[in-house]
Amino acid sequence: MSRPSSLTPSPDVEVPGPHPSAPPPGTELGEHYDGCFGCGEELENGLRLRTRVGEGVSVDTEFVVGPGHQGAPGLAHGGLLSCAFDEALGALGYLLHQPAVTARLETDFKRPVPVGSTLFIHAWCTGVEGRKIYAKAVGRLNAPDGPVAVEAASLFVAVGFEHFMSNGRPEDVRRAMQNPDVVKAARAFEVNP
Ligand SMILES: CCCCC/C=C\C/C=C\C/C=C\C/C=C\CCCC(=O)SCCNC(=O)CCNC(=O)[C@H](O)C(C)(C)COP(=O)(O)OP(=O)(O)OC[C@H]1O[C@@H](n2cnc3c(N)ncnc32)[C@H](O)[C@@H]1OP(=O)(O)O
Repeated sequence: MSRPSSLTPSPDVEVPGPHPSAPPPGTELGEHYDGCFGCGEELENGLRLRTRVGEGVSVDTEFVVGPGHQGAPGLAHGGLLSCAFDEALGALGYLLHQPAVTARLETDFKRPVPVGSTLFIHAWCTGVEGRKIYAKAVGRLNAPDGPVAVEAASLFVAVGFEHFMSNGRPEDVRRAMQNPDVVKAARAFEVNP
């Protein structure tokens, strides 16, 4: 089936503000699931990304690039950089109080990202049209105002919590739902897991 490929919403699209119960700017979001490759705090060689709420519907995510993240010697793997952006962009769903999944993700690699550097990712929502959530992100090297290394644009599609419950491998879903932090993440969206 062919799909529209644009990652830019219509010009007259609504750019939403944060949901009234969204956490305030400066809040650290923490992991949304301990098995998440992007944010799981204890996951060996996971990206262990840390995300803070920004102004409006935006977040700031830090990716400390380690030796386990290499593609070429001493350089970050592009797919893992895309993963970091997916995670940062996905976290915007917290501020909209809307579970959503990545439908399209486009990443532009502008500069190499060496091991030992920190990528400062700023992601923001550019519009919501029905279930479609558009967002962009920029990643800067070693400082929030450092040189731009990576840019990304994405389309997330809003889903109900049952998307995760019915599509995930049952044993992982069962285990996740025994974790109070996951239940808390689900409740943060005001849904009944
Ligand atoms: C139980 C334990 C749970 C633990 C989790 C706890 C909390 C979780 C909650 C939040 C997580 C918080 C932070 C998240 C941080 C990072 C997350 C990383 C995110 C991911 O890593 S997530 C994995 C990768 N992701 C997928 O696994 C998606 C697979 N996929 C599908 O599941 C379907 O494909 C879906 C649902 C996308 C759509 O399916 P669907 O049937 O519901 O809807 P439909 O197809 O009608 O699309 C509706 C409108 O979107 C347009 N549209 C759709 N796809 C498009 C495309 N590719 N390009 C352009 N437009 C597209 C259509 O054209 C239509 O547009 P229009 O309305 O204008 O007609």
